[in-house]
Amino acid sequence: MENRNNLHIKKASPPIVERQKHSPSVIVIGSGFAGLGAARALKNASFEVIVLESRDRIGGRVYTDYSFGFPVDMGASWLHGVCEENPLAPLIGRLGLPLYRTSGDNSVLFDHDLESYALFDTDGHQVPQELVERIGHVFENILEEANKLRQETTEDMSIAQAIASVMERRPDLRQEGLAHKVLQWYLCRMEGWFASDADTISLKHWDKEVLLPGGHGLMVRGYRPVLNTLARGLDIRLRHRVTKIFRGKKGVEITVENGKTFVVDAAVITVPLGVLKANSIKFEPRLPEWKEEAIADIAIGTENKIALHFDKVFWPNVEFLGVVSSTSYGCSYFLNLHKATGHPVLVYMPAGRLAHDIAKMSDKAAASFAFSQLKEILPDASEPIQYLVSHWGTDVNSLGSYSYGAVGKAYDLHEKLRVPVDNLFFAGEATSLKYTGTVHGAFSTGLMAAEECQMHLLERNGESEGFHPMSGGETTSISVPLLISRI
Ligand SMILES: Cc1cc2nc3c(=O)[nH]c(=O)nc-3n(C[C@H](O)[C@H](O)[C@H](O)COP(=O)(O)OP(=O)(O)OC[C@H]3O[C@@H](n4cnc5c(N)ncnc54)[C@H](O)[C@@H]3O)c2cc1C
Repeated sequence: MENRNNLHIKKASPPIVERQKHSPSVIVIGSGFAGLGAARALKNASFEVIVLESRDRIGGRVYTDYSFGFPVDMGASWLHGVCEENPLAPLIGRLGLPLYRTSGDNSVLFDHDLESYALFDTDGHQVPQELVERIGHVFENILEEANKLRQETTEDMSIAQAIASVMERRPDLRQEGLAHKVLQWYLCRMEGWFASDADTISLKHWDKEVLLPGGHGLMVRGYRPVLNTLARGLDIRLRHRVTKIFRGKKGVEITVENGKTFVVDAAVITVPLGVLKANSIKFEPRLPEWKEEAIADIAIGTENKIALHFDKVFWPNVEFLGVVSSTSYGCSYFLNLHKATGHPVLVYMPAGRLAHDIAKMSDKAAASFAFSQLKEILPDASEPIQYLVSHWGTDVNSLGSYSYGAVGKAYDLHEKLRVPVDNLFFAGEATSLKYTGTVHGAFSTGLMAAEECQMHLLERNGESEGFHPMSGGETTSISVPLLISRI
């Protein structure tokens, strides 16, 4: 409607549902695994659900690209914890999706088995496998020593500081020459897990994440089929960027970029931590101080992927190719997708400062940089025929890859981020205390938020006897064994 001064007066749209006793209405913001998990569960419980998604696609930090003519995951690609306890296992099993297990070890450090690495010095010489394995064990020893240090001190410190102190105490663990470079490579891999540099990762919290058994498995056909199944039948509005969330007497009023407003009983907010940190969504009234603190104090790191597609395979038949260097910043690694999928693709994965520096480049320059790293170790490498570059750190829809514990900050911040505020429920990887930074973590927080939301609304309407715990709704009701290749 337009008034005489030519001002656009936006009228709130009517409530998305007529308020009936048995059909409370909920908006889920974000269509990543947390959002889809929550929306599915609420729909199964007969709630009226709309998902508002800012991008023109679903999935968030899970994105399977098909432009090479086959699936390549440019966000998450592993299922961490290849086991029945994984909340995604029933769905993946039911869809018959194959998993390629890269490691049977559950540790965060070794999502690939040591024998599946081929590391090279920058002069193109392959590091002897015996040295790779020996230094792998030295690195584990260093972390055990760092653990002792943590038990002795109340003050937190960074992993980098802890390693420096361990080296002071235990000079026998120090390495020289090539061995030192291999050690830096392990540190680089650890930094990749947290998507941040060792001088920012908290010693107190780095291993607080719960690791499900069964090791780490690559989704051979990509994560997309799982997303499609979760999204089936849901009312998902793409290109709906939420800008304002108002809590008032009528319920929750949610405004999107084009000015349209939705009025509902409750909202499940699953936007990434980076988006919350950027204050691009205005909350009225403001979120409580403890919630704002959690948003400010949980850290978010950046990891990107540069996928290089070649016309033929010219690299060794291993799962991981690595470049060792005298600093972890100078090290790098490539995931060999050929081993798992049969397609001639190497995926370069920079994290932390290196990822930030590469993000300043054009896609072409970033792909050339990745290729130059490969050329250092394999001088006869042929030029890629296609490439893909992700931008998780700079994309306004993510502003980071996944969260981690910053030095000196409390670990329960993740829980504080999750705790509801009145009729606002929070989900997403950063709200997961147990499985931070993972797909299954995001998914399970979505289910949890849906359950709490359902309970809250039914209690409010005096119908709580109608509450049935969802425990994953239809997604977890059928158990089919996972299809696992290797190990
Ligand atoms: C490069 C990379 C590799 C990874 N590898 C793995 C892996 O191998 N295994 C693993 O388990 N995990 C991995 N992760 C982490 C995993 O991808 C995430 O933890 C998980 O996907 C997060 O899901 P989510 O639902 O919490 O958030 P998201 O998937 O980010 O979903 C949030 C949604 O909100 C939308 N949104 C943002 N702002 C707004 C707004 N204002 N209005 C409406 N919608 C909005 C976004 O577009 C997005 O769709 C990786 C992540 C990255 C980036």
